[in-house]
Amino acid sequence: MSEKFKLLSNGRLLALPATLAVLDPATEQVIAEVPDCTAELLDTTVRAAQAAFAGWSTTPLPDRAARLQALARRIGEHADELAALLTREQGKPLAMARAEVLGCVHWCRSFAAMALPVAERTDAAGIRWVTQRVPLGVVAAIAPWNFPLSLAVWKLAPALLAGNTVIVKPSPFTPLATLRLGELAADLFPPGVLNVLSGGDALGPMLTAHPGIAKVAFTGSTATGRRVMASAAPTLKHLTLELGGNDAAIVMPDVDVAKVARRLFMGAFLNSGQVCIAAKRIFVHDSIYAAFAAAFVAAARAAPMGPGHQEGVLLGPVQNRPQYERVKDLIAATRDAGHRFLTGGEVPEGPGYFIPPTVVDNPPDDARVVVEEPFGPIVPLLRFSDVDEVVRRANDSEFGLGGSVWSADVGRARAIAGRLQAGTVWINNVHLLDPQSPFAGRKQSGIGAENGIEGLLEFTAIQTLVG
Ligand SMILES: NC(=O)c1ccc[n+]([C@@H]2O[C@H](COP(=O)([O-])OP(=O)(O)OC[C@H]3O[C@@H](n4cnc5c(N)ncnc54)[C@H](O)[C@@H]3O)[C@@H](O)[C@H]2O)c1
Ligand SMILES: O=S(=O)(O)c1ccc(CO)cc1
Repeated sequence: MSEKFKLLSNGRLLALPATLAVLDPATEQVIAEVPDCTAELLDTTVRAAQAAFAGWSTTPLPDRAARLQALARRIGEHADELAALLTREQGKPLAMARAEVLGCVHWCRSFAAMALPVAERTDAAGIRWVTQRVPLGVVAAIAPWNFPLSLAVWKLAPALLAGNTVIVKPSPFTPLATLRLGELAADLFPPGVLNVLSGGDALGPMLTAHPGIAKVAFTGSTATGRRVMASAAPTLKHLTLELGGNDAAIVMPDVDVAKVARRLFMGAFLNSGQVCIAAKRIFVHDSIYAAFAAAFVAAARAAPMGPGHQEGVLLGPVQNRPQYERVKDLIAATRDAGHRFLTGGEVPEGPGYFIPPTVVDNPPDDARVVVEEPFGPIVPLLRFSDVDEVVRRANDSEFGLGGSVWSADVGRARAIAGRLQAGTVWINNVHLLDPQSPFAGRKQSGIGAENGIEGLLEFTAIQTLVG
């Protein structure tokens, strides 16, 4: 019998007659049933969150911060349990699931230490002008399946601190750890302040179209982001969109080749490539291309793949069947186009959505594997010979999420980094994110920012008091 989970609505933990099955991507077996939220329950929950807004938005900020600190403690006390759930539903190795959970603790604590700015001045006529930040109302926090818990916490923590009430909607593929978070948080907030609703494909559109929602904080694909924006338009909802990416990594000729190849292997294949800021186009200088490719392929062949709970595993399965089919199709298209695999390219029979790390040897810039965001364990290595050329090619993408530059000459690397059309560019690093610094996509990678004071302010409106 699979385990049954409850959702959190208006302070109550509810099981519903209609449920959705959740699979373990390593086995394709059903591991749990979760409630399939109805339009009626969504409506009831939105109304409860609107009613709770009056009390929560006027609760002093230090008291709201204290509740967030309590949530951080509660998550930390249940870190092992939450990590085990994440591994079962998402597929990622247990150590990485644990890092995700501990990241949630850190994010809650960091937001709890932030304050909302107030600007005050008196003009020549003696009139006082005060500009303050006020909460918006009910926030819909919509998360994807790659980092289900952290990308929910990135939204709920700043939203709650700013005085909003929140409805979290996890992906139907990975609702378990988030529903458990709801259970753990149920007694920490007044009823209606924090709600967690699971449901099928209909729930997201119902939430973004609901007139009672003041803001949508969304992480997911660019295609869905466009639909979310359209659905928010009739009621002019505030919006943050964190969308897809196709990050370039630029490897200059003066690097320690073996070291950078190992780092970029994880940069590309962490979470089996299902990271929006994964290195997805690795540009390597012509003079070191052969040595880099050999070291990169050696790292790929040495990486243990298997179920996330198995000791020593570095690469888990792809998270769900549609994504597995998309990546397999991209591998087939890459082969059919005549591009060469340096390793991988063969997908074993299931059960489980396992795809060995696949490295493509210098395909042309218009190859699908270069242009599209694979969001799976396949990456192209691309030769370059000139800095202006590589900057142009790196920027030749509809996406603008992240990127990285690798060089022994940090000054030169920073100068190249500044020329990349991306929201975050790492120098001799990759994947480093911090709650104190904004994370924002450019071009088709998103609108607005998460994290940092900029991310916090996205959960507020500006109010100027005059006189
Ligand atoms: N920029 C970032 O911060 C970031 C982080 C992680 C993932 N991503 C992107 O997310 C994608 C993979 O995640 P995914 O497949 O879960 O994305 P997705 O867009 O399919 O789904 C994301 C969430 O939106 C919900 N949803 C789906 N259709 C909706 C609609 N019409 N209205 C409202 N909600 C809807 C889903 O149920 C899920 O909860 C990749 O493109 C990846 O790059 C971006
Ligand atoms: O790159 S993302 O997929 O947005 C992402 C989000 C969170 C974390 C940390 O848990 C890592 C990557």
